[in-house]
Amino acid sequence: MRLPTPKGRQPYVIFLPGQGHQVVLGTAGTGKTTMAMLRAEHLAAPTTANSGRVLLVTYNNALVTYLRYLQPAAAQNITIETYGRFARGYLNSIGQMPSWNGIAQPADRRMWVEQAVKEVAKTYQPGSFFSRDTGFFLDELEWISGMGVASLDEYKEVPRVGRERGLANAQKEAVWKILMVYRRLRTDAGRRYDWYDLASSVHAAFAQDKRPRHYRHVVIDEGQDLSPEAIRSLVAAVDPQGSVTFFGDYHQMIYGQGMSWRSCGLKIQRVERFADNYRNTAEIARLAIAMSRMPHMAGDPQDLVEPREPAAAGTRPTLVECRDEAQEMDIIRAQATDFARNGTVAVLARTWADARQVCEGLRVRNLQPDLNRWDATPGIYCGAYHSAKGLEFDAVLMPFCGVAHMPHPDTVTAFGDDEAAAREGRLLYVSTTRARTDLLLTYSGTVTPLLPSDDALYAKVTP
Ligand SMILES: Nc1ncnc2c1ncn2[C@@H]1O[C@H](COP(=O)(O)OP(=O)(O)OP(=O)(O)O)[C@@H](O)[C@H]1O
Repeated sequence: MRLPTPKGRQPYVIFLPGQGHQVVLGTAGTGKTTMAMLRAEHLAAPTTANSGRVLLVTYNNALVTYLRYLQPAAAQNITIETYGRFARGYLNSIGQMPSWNGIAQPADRRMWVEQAVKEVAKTYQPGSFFSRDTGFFLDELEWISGMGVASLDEYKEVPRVGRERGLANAQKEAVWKILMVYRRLRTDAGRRYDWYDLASSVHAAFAQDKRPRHYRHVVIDEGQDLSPEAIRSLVAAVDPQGSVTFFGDYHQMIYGQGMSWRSCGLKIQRVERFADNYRNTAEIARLAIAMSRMPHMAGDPQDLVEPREPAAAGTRPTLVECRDEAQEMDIIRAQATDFARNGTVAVLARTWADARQVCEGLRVRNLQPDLNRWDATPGIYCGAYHSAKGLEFDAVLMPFCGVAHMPHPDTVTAFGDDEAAAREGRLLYVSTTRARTDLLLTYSGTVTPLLPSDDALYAKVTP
């Protein structure tokens, strides 16, 4: 049995009526993925009232692979896939996806946005706005698409959650022009969509699509990373007599910044909240709780659940101060080899390049999008923080927790100190909470300010 027996209010959520929409918020390790899988199984079971075909959808491929591994053998009528795959498949089924090449890939998108910024800048007096990092413009365009903002007037009106300083109207006008030029460049190159505006097309297409729906129910895991427009499109995708169940944790939002399920117009009866952590030992959870209370992690209290400390005791997270990065890598490699004798261990770094460098010479399973089988036997997984979302391992090893790597300099350049701390703090939170029993962090130089400074949280080691 890969899924535990539900406890407390978990059965209540799993067996909620299969009609109407539900929102379930829970902090890390509270069983959202477990409940999502069991709810999908329940809604698909022929013995359930109003049962029918279920789409269990999430953001990234590695989690899809993990969900498939968790799926009970007897469960039928459940499709598990990423939102991107669902969206592409639907548009293809109605003849609106010319080919895989119809979607602009990130490198092309960046290139066209850079070009668009330059083109629009020429029509203005020289100013610092247009010299902002491309990451800022990419992010703003992603937000516009994710919110389903369809006009400049609407863009000026819609409030933005979480941005420290909003943009002035004149700046929004400039961004809107950049968006228009970007779309023109993209269309000229034969790309009808990018991964962010796919959802609006899906939403619009379903509004016109009068055929019976393929899915009666949708269950969303890691919903905080889906844009409001993606969620709206999923609501439009289900049978009107069916249901959408949204599971999410806004402390773990690492994609689609500044958006909330509340902006997508879901009509729900109540929000269920879960705070009991079943994954981490008390010591790891204590660190996670301290992280969640740091000022840069503050957010809308309506979206956040305060975590509660679990009872299972273990050892404190180890924080190793190293001489240099070479020593960090030596320690991580030795520890990974050691932990992998008896359990699963993940080496997680801020970037893929860092993760690969540290794992050089180790036999690893990469948390890549093409990971097609979940292996729960002892061994080493390797990935970037992002790729570990929703997963769990007996031990997590995190190199490069020094200030030179966290927050990542590119994020600081694109968004400034405060917003970079918020974004990178959530990434660090996602990564640390993947550890069931052992967590080891290394740094050289100065430790990142995104980790709590309370010494009592760590076993500190200087090799
Ligand atoms: N009722 C339960 N009894 C025992 N263990 C449980 C229970 N519910 C969940 N768990 C275990 O807790 C761990 C975390 O569960 P799960 O991955 O579903 O949490 P989550 O809320 O999705 O976490 P995250 O948001 O951090 O990814 C898993 O190992 C799961 O098997």
